[in-house]
Amino acid sequence: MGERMIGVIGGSGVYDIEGLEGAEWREVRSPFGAPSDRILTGTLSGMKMAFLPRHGRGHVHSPSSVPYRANIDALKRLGVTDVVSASACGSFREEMAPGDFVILDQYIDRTFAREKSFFGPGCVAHVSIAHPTCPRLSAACADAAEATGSRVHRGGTYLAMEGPQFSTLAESKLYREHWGCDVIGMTGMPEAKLAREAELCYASVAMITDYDSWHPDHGEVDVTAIIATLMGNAARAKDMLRALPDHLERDASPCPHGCDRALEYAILTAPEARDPAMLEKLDAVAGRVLNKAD
Ligand SMILES: CSC[C@H]1O[C@H](OP(=O)(O)O)[C@H](O)[C@@H]1O
Ligand SMILES: Nc1ncnc2[nH]cnc12
Repeated sequence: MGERMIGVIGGSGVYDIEGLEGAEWREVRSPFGAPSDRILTGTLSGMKMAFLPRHGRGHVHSPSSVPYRANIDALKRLGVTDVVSASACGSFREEMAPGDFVILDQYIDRTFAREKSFFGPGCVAHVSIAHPTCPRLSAACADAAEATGSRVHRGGTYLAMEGPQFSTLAESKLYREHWGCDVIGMTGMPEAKLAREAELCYASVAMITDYDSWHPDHGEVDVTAIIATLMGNAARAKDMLRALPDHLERDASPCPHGCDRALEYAILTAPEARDPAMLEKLDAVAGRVLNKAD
């Protein structure tokens, strides 16, 4: 059994984590392109961590230009077993207020201008994402966030929009009243899909900054107000990360939900029909299954 290593993808407002022992910003190369930034590795509260700011330090990537595949591939290459994603989001529910954390368990993916799979011509695979997040890792995040003073909602549906503009009022009402969504953001997909393809446990901590545009008492989404809330959320996200190792086993035992075996029966392309160049790119993401004797 290997050692657990937590990969943290920090969203808007979360560009580093303090207190890592042996901290080092490392350049990790990926066949899927350059990741958003270097990756900060070290040990936090006794557990190995690898932190990657999703938009890069200085916030250089828009939600559409984030290199989602390179980011997940690079974390996998470093030996990450579990990915915790932190994201700012708007709320569709009165009771899910700015400052609250929602531990997501469902998504509706409305993004359209992003690469969504590691697989394709020459190596076709279909993984299940009926349950896109890992219940074990999600529960640990919820417990750690509560233990460090955040108000937590366990479960919620995230509408992933392309952005970068916020929603129209009609869209906001559609997602809230008819599609049953709880929160909205611009980066949760395809990140969650790619983590599943890479056989990584994935949990998403959606940190509410605003009520999107549906709320009659709050009006339009205002980025200045968002940033003010974001700062407090980011500080509590870092508190949660410091507490997280207390809620997880050090050893990376097999995931009871099968996240670490998602590719077991997913690859459809016959071994003799697989494209060698494609297989080379998939060495980290799918090496476990591709290197098995057939
Ligand atoms: C700062 S408001 C819009 C921006 O914030 C969120 O980013 P992230 O999910 O990386 O925290 C949202 O998805 C938008 O990209
Ligand atoms: N209302 C909102 N819509 C989309 N992304 C967001 N990120 C933070 N607030 C958001």
